[in-house]
Amino acid sequence: MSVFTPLARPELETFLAPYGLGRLLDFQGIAAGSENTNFFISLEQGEFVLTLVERGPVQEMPFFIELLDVLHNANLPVPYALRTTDGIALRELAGKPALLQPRLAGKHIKVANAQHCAQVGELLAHLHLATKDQMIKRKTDRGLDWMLEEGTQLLSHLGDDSRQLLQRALDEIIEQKAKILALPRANIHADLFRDNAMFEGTHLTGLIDFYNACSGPMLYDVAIALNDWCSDDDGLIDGPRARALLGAYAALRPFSAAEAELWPTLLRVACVRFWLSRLIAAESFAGQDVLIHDPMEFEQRLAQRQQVSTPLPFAL
Ligand SMILES: Nc1ncnc2c1ncn2[C@@H]1O[C@H](COP(=O)(O)OP(=O)(O)OP(=O)(O)O)[C@@H](O)[C@H]1O
Ligand SMILES: N[C@@H](CCO)C(=O)O
Repeated sequence: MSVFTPLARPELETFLAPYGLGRLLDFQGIAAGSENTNFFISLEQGEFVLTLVERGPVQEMPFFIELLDVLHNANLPVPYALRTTDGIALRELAGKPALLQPRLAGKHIKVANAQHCAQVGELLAHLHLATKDQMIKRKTDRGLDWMLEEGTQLLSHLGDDSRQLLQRALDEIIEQKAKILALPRANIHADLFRDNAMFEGTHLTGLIDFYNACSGPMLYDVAIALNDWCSDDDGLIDGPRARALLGAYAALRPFSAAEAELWPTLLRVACVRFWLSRLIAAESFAGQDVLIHDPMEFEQRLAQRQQVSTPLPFAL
């Protein structure tokens, strides 16, 4: 399980006291998740999630706190950093940046249908609309330059077919980089997979895990979400689910001509991003009790996205 930093009750009690939310009733490490340490925390005044941030620079934490405040104030269903009675949001526990957030209702779904996908498209559009005119700048640490650098290093670890597939994708990134960076931008979640959304029945109750959020092309966020929510077991795009997600998104934020043109490229770039991060995680956590997602899943999706038959809905 992915509790990188175990905690004992006394240190938790000391940490939680300044929030003024009552006594600690119970706490439990969360096995799901592959990047940060999370605990469910029961206090007298409610249910919370404590996150110890294990990855990325500490100086980036104010960005996440500010972004979640903006989204929460725009009435979007997201967690946000609770303040201590002295007004402090970002704290430290066991040497790691630590945040206490409300626990959102709902569960992750494993099998998505068109109704789920439409709600994801709608919420993603709301997230972009809430930030595009007042974007908070943050350069992702897993952007195009990262893909080119890490991808080039990993080429020699791959078999012939995989290496050719990756090389072709890296060449495309070099060719299209300027155009991709010129696409319309906002704050993007950048990791909107099924395990970062909560549902009660078919109702979307929240988005979590904004630790990959950044400023970037909105279309890239759509491509990341679609690759997870709308892929079948063979990695092919499922037409009805994809049209539901894209249609609901475009009803709120219509796509531009430049976005329609770059859509197949962005779907491939979004595959490269997660193929590489999963390959790196599989190598660095091999043999450890850490959740590792299968890199092959994104290699297969990248192979399937060489031809894209689900165009972006775009009215001339
Ligand atoms: N605010 C919240 N409300 C309810 N559950 C939460 C909340 N935050 C986290 N969780 C639970 O903790 C799990 C792990 O959280 P999260 O996805 O943030 O971890 P992570 O290590 O960053 O994961 P990932 O592998 O997606 O990067 C989630 O799948 C969810 O079940
Ligand atoms: N959602 C990512 C893990 C966290 O970034 C993946 O499935 O590889």
